[in-house]
Order: sequence, then structure tokens, then C-alpha cells
Amino acid sequence: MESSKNETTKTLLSAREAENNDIDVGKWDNLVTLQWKNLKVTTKAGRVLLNGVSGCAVPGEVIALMGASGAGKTTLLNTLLQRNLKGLEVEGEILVNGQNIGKGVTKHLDIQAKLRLPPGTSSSERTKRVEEVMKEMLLEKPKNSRIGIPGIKKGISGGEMKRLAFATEMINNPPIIFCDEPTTGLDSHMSLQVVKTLEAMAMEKGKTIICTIHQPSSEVFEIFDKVVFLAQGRIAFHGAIDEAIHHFSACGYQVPDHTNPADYFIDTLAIRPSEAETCKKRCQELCDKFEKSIYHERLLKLMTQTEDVRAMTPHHSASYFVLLAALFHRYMLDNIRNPAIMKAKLIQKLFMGLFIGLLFYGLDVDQDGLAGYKGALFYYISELTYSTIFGIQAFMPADYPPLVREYDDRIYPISAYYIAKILSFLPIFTVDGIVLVLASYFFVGFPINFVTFIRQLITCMIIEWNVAALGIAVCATAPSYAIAVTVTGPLLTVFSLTGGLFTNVAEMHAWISWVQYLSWFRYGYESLVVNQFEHEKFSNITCQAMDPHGIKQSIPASLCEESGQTVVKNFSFDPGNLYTNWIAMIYLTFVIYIVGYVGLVRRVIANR
Ligand SMILES: Nc1ncnc2c1ncn2[C@@H]1O[C@H](COP(=O)(O)OP(=O)(O)OP(=O)(O)O)[C@@H](O)[C@H]1O
Repeated sequence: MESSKNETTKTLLSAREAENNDIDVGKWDNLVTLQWKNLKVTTKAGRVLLNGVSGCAVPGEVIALMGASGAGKTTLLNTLLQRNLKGLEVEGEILVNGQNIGKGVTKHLDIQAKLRLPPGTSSSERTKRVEEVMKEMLLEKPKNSRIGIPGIKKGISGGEMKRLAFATEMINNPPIIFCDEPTTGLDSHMSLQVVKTLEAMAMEKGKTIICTIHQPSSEVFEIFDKVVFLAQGRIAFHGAIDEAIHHFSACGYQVPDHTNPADYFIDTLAIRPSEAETCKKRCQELCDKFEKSIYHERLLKLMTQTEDVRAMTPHHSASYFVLLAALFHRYMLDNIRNPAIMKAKLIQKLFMGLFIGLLFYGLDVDQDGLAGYKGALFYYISELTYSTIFGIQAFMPADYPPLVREYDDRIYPISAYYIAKILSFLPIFTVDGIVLVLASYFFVGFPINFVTFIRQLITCMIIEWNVAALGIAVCATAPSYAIAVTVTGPLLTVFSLTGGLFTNVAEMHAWISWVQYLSWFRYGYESLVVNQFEHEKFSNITCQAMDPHGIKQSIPASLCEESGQTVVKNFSFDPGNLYTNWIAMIYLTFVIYIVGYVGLVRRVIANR
């Protein structure tokens, strides 16, 4: 088996006319040849972006896709990766080791290792692999640094970011690597270092590497084993650099002395607006000449030689539980490292809890005091609602682009992301509700009774879980942050108005009455009111209220709520609903999550 593998490898090497006979191919355990045949990519409007593009990349080789802006480099790379092809029609074949690939050819390190390494990989093997890759990619120095977001949050340097991107791709030792403009934004020294890293991966590990590149320096250009020049969506050249120089010269385009050949070829193939027709004609001629050249003939021969290579190595993926644990770890770290989520929320709840406590401090058990108690209970729901929902909506949209990419790379299913995200939010949106109640309950003067206190705590926790569900579901479903916020605002107003404080729940018109059952405002407020007002503290409420001069006066019995039971009755609340409301809110939470999940799946699939 091993010897046939080596023979195959040697065939490939001879096919690429490798002179490196001293390469120990036996140590390469994962070889991939990629072929693309007669690729034609057309937009819905009928514009042809790639036309009859064929080629091949073999192990141990770094291929650079080059050409002027708009030549089709990124389109070709995306077609090979089979992603970002929305609205485009693709014809032709892409073969990996002679087989048609589905989606899935293909980021942070430790977490990615968990996501990408095969099931059964032990934690020590995982750590070892991460350390190896960090060493190979010279990432040991910044290993404890925050990655950051370019232009938004300070983090590692651009060069380190590029190397990290490679490192994450390398973590499960993929046989084939695609890089879209790996040197863009880097200085010449860094660019050279990145391309040398690619070269080393190809040479030492037999990787098949395909990258798009913009105006490489002469030093960088010389490193590539093969170059593919695209022009107007066609191939103007595919072969080694010296062959390119020779071929272009034979076509009448001799590289002038002291000129970077890459710049010269790209310039020759560029479409200048001032002489577009002449440029297009030149590109067409060069592409036609390449198709008749010995280099093209040799490419076709190489493609037939490499057609029957071994089957592609199976795609590794970790078990569902490991994926879930790794994603949960990722999002918990995100939450902990993001002060706006963790610290700010806890401080805010502590502050608002103390504020409610002081605002409603020392309430009398009379008609004025009642208004305060009712208001304080409703305020709990508002405080648990608004900051939670908008907090989630401020941060969750940033997950979306990596989710689409990683789902596309088949690293994890959407459900694993969704469950991990929910679980990562759960502790925060439980603890901060507890902080809010603890910081306010005893100041407000609610009854000091263990059971009443615990029931208030549990009600608040369930309310916040329900709120978090809506926040997550709306974010998952809405196409943008702006739409999520636009939908949420009015929805919360409707829920709050039908929650029981502003409108009597029994007096709402039938056509709108059902809305109350869609939200935690109604269920939560009924439970909080019943929990507090069924208590003996409210068995005898004084029928007094303050007059305009600040003096307590007796009010008529018909206007007086003389006990907690009367308060509950006047709200048209049912004391028997205290616990059923908990169940209703938990049920609603699950329903909202399911709706959010379906929305997210539809959105991700539509955006692939
Ligand atoms: N989805 C699409 N729909 C319509 N036109 C597209 C689409 N994607 C690319 N194009 C067009 O196809 C042409 C090739 O684009 P592509 O991005 O592949 O070029 P490129 O060689 O990578 O250019 P650059 O170096 O500027 O990134 C461009 O004219 C571009 O406007």
C-alpha cells in the first residue's frame, strides 16, 4: 500500500518535472491533486466571468493565480472552493485526485484544533499539534495576545494575523491550501516571509497550494513553482516562471531589462480604459496563442496523467459533543474577554438594582405605596428585557460571517453553533438577573419571606431566559443588525403594553388580546404580582393616599384596594397561574429558539 502510494507520488513529481529526486515522499501522508476542466462561470445577466479555464495543481507545488484587476482570479479561486458563488452559474468539472468534489475543500488555534482534529484526538495530542503549528508559523511570541479585529479592536499585527490564518488552516494538516491574496497589506519583508512559509509547506510536507496574488515583488514572484495568468476570464499562461518569460517573448512581449516580469505580464494583460478594445484584442490573442502552445499541450497531458490518483483523504470532523464543547468554550471566552458583555452587564444590573431599591425605599403599605410596589415589579421585567435583548443584538451579528464560512467548510453544523451560543449566554443572563433582585429586593420593602424571595428570583431568571431567546432568535433570523433592532423595538412596546400594568388583561379587545400570551411581560408580571400580593404583608392595606398638599387623607372604599387579593383581582390576574406562568415562559423560550434556528438555517444556506 505504502509503496503504491510512493509510486503515485513519484509519478506526480515526474509529471511536474520535479528535479528534486532527493525529496522523501514517504513522509508525505496526504497528497492531493486538483484539476479544473473547462470551467465556465456566468452571471445571471449572461456575463461570462470565466471561459474554458482548465488547469491542475499537484502536491509539493505553490501555484500563483495572477492577472490584472477583474481578470477573474478570485472567481477562479472561489469556484475551486465552491463558495461565494451566489447568483453565478458554474459549468465544468473540478476533480480532486480524479474525483468530483462536493463542498468542503478547504479558524482560534486550540479551539480550532478541537473543531478540526478528528474524533478521538486526545487533549495532549491536540495541545502538541497546536504547539507544532505555532512554532512552524512563528506564532510563539504573540501566543497569549488578543487577536483583535482590524480597525476596530487592537490585536496582533497584520503579518501575525496572516500567519494565524495559515496556522488555523494547517491545524488538521490539510493536504490542499487555498489563499486569497496572502500578502495584501503586508510590507515586502513580511510578504516574502509568508510566501516562503507557503513554499516550505509545499516542499517539506507535499501540500498543494493555490493562491491569488497581486503585484508580487521579484523575490516573491521567483518563489512560485507555477504561475497562472488570467485575462478576461481566460488562461493567458499556465506553467513555470522561466517558461512564462519564454512564451511571452515568443508572442512578442519580451520582458524589458530591469523589469519585474510579474509586473510586465500583468501590465500586458491589463485592460486600460483609454484603449480598451486594443487591450482586449491583445488578451484574446495571447489566450489563443497559449491554447496552441506546447505549454498548454503539456498541461493537458499532465492532467490525464494525474487523473487516477488515490481517493481524497476523508474529511475529518470531531464528534458533535466535542464540537459543541469547543464552540461553547469559544463563545464563553468571547463573553469573558468582552467587558461590554460581562462586566458592564453585571455592574449595570447592580447599579439598576440599587437604584430601584433606593427609588422605592420605605414604601408605605397604603394606596400610594401600592403604586410603587406595582411599578417596581413591572420595572424588573423592563430592566431584564431591554438591556438583555439589545446587548445580545449588539454582539451576535459579528458571529455571522465566521459561521457561514466555517459551516461552508463543514467544520461544524449550524445547530452546534446555535446551541453553543445559547449555552454561552445562559450563565450571564442568569447571574445578572440574580444580581438585580439581590441588590434591590430588601430595599424596596417586599415581604421578608424566603419562599417569596426565591419565587421572585426564579420568575426573574425565567423572564430573562425568555428575553434572551427572543434576542438570539431575532438576531439569527434578521438579515442585518439594523433590521433586528427595527423589529425588536416595536415588538417590545406591544409586549409591554399588553403585559398587564398599562392595560387590564381581561379588558383588552378580542382582536388584540391574544398578543399578551406571546410574551414574558404578561406571564412574568402575573407571577410577580401574585407572588408578592398574596402575602400577609398586604392583607390590610390602608385606604389612604396623599393629597396635593402632601398630607395623607382617607379615600372612599370604592377607590381603595384594601388587600393584596384585591390588587390581584383588580389586575384580573389568577393566583393559580403563578407556576403555570413559569411553564408557559419556558415553553415559549423553546418555541422562540426553534423559530430562530429555522430562520438561521435558512439564512446561512441562502448566503452560501
Ligand atoms: N458575483 C458576481 N456577479 C457579477 N460579477 C461578478 C461577480 N463576481 C465577480 N464579478 C466580476 O467578474 C470579474 C472578475 O472578478 P474577480 O473578483 O474574479 O477578479 P480579480 O481578478 O480577482 O480582480 P481583483 O484583483 O481586482 O480582485 C470582475 O469584473 C467582477 O466585477
